[in-house]
Amino acid sequence: MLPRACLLSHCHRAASCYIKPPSLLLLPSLWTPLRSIRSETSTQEHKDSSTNNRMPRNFKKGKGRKAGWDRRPKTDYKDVQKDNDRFETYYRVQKIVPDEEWSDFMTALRSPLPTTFRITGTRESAVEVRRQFEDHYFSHLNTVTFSNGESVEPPKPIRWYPERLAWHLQAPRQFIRKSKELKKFHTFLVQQNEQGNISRQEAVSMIPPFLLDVKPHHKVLDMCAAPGSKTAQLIEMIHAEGNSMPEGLVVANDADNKRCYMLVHQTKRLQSPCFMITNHDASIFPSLYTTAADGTKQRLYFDRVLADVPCSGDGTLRKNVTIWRSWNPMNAIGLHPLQSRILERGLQLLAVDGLIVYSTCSLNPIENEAVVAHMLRKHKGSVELVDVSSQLPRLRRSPGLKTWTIMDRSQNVYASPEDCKDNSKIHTTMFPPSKDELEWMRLERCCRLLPHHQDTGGFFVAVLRKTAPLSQRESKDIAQSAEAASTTTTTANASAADAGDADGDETVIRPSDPVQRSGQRLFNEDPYVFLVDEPEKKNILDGILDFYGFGPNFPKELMLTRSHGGKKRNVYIVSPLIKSIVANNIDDGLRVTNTGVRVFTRSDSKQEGLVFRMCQEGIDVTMPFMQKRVVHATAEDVLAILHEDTPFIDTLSSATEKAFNELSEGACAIVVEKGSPSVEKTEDGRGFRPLPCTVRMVGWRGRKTIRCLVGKHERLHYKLLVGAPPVLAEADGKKRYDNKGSSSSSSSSSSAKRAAEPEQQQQETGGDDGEEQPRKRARAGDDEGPSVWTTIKSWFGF
Ligand SMILES: C[S@@+](CC[C@H](N)C(=O)[O-])C[C@H]1O[C@@H](n2cnc3c(N)ncnc32)[C@H](O)[C@@H]1O
Repeated sequence: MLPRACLLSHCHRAASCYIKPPSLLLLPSLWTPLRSIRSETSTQEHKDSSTNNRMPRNFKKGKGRKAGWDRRPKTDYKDVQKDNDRFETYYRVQKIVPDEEWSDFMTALRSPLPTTFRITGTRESAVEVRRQFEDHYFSHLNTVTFSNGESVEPPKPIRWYPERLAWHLQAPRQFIRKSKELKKFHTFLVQQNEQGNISRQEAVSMIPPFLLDVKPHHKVLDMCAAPGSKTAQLIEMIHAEGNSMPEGLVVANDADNKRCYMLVHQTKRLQSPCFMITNHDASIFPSLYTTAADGTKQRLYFDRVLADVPCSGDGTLRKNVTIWRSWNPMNAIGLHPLQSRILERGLQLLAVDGLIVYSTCSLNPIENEAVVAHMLRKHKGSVELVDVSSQLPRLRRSPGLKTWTIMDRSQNVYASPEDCKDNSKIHTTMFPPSKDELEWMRLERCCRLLPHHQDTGGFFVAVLRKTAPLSQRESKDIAQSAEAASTTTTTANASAADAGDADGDETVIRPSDPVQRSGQRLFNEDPYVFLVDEPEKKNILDGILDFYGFGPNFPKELMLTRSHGGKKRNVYIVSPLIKSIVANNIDDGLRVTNTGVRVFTRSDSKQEGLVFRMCQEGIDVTMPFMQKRVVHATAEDVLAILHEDTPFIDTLSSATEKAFNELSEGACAIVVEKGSPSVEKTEDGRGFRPLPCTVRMVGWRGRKTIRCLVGKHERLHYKLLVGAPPVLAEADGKKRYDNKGSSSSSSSSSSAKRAAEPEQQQQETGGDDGEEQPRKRARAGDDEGPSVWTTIKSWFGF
């Protein structure tokens, strides 16, 4: 061990270590992630039926302000001295930045992080939302100059992100409050976040899903997924081809039960039947089984695995300024063993030829190259680093380090593995590879993202391919080392690891192992019951199948509820693969926090056949199978229904009116097909732009009216898709939009009256107010028409 005197600087300002002792790090229920956004405190839960889940009672849903856009950092930037001599000494020694770039690097770290966001949703819809934003909003924004001469450029697309679907605003949150124009933009961001059109995400955090190269048939595991920004990208990728039930799946896992509910919230708008949230320690994530076509039980291996592991997070210094105070090299040293075990488990769960992305928001080689090198060494011949230099070509990155220096809190240097005996926290696996090893490891294929290169946070990412099964010997080693870890720490971590897999080449960990059950008291989810397995509930199934005309192709065996017996309130649907996982693993203790999309919910109507109504979140899955109760409408009819809430049927276009008149009362699907005219005029003003994607929404046909059964945020989203540009509320709050996205000053009194009626009454009476005269609307551009349409026209400038 070398004394600290050999180093560049020797300031020893006390730094508070914010890593829990290793024994606690291993116990999921006690682990407070270093990179956590916010941990919920209450263990009380209530049911959120729309997401098939229980949510912690104090969980903040939906609101952009609460969901992160407007959350002020707990510590004000001004209060924190952005200096840490240990940090500078350490990273100068590591040479993560060339000397000539050092001052740029430090300047970037000391400046606040810009605002970045991603336009979310499946590709077709995201591209349309982006077009609307660009045409109607971004293009009108100007550079803002403050009184002190500083200026902020309008938002710009992130140059390396495909299809201009991610954006960058130079102004950090504090700046936004300084200008009226920026406040307005902030309001826009909050509103769009609420509507699910955008998601705030650090630019560098968007990289790992891209490098995973996910295809719709892939089985994907996100090992440490909460709060879920990368999970959302992964789900979008398996649905990229527009299929509502692709062959693949995404399993998003997190060890923290409460953070699993963040995942529920984050992925809510995507509503994928191929998605499951689990709650396990990733380093002992259970081996999963499915049923093969021949009926035999088989082990599930994932095609893609994301190991975005817990880390010391010093790449987030620009955002989490308190790290300036607490940073010290032991943070990384404490995390290296857990990170290695998570990566190793990921490799075990990966199919041969599959890819695993290992990423951290730490700059530290002990958490990065050392973990990767450890796995390459241990599984030589089975794992290789992938060259990703041709992917995301406009993304600037630094190659992985080939050597690094191990240092403790007092800046003593550990020069060789023999020095480990001086400090039990330093492991031999942390040391850089030998010359020979460097030849074949190709550590330069790792990527480090430096803050001053693209005005981002710091980040590390490496892509590994499994080229052959991990050998039997190595699997045993894993089990033994996991067992050793469990005995050297107070937790019984991974003691259940069992190297005796039938295949003989992978470690099997069962969800029912005693270790996995240790946190069970925190896990109390409702059961998953498939309707076809409950003969006494056959009437529910038959009623639904008959009312909506589901043909023989409809996969009724995939429908489930969340209770045994009793009155079922909601019916969900999952993909065949998810069903197979539920069926084969739940009884063995797999902790599924959430899965399935709600497709039907119990209606209050007493009328025969109306007991279960369709739900908007499941319409993309159910509608293609429906042979009854589908109405094809025009975009302007759909806009009127979304806006007016319960328009009279006779105010809609003649064809739509006819279609509704042929329908009995009850829930129905209203569809406008891709390619049909939207409500937005073409540039030459002669026609209407074609709809970029099919829009489907759930309505309720009353006696004389149509009621829109779409949530308030989704309404604004669908309005955008049918061609109505985004409407921005005033930042000063004077002009507010009501639940239906309509200006409170302009919503018609009849609609307000109807909206105030209870659903039951509206369903039974159709919500009609007794008007007898036909109320035909004029086509957009015509001068005559009822008041609602006139209002819509004036809003959108037709
Ligand atoms: C860096 S964050 C993940 C961020 C996430 N991938 C995203 O993009 O939103 C690390 C996460 O790992 C979780 N975590 C910590 N220890 C874990 C373990 N042993 N197994 C699984 N998850 C763990 C934390 O709860 C935290 O949510």
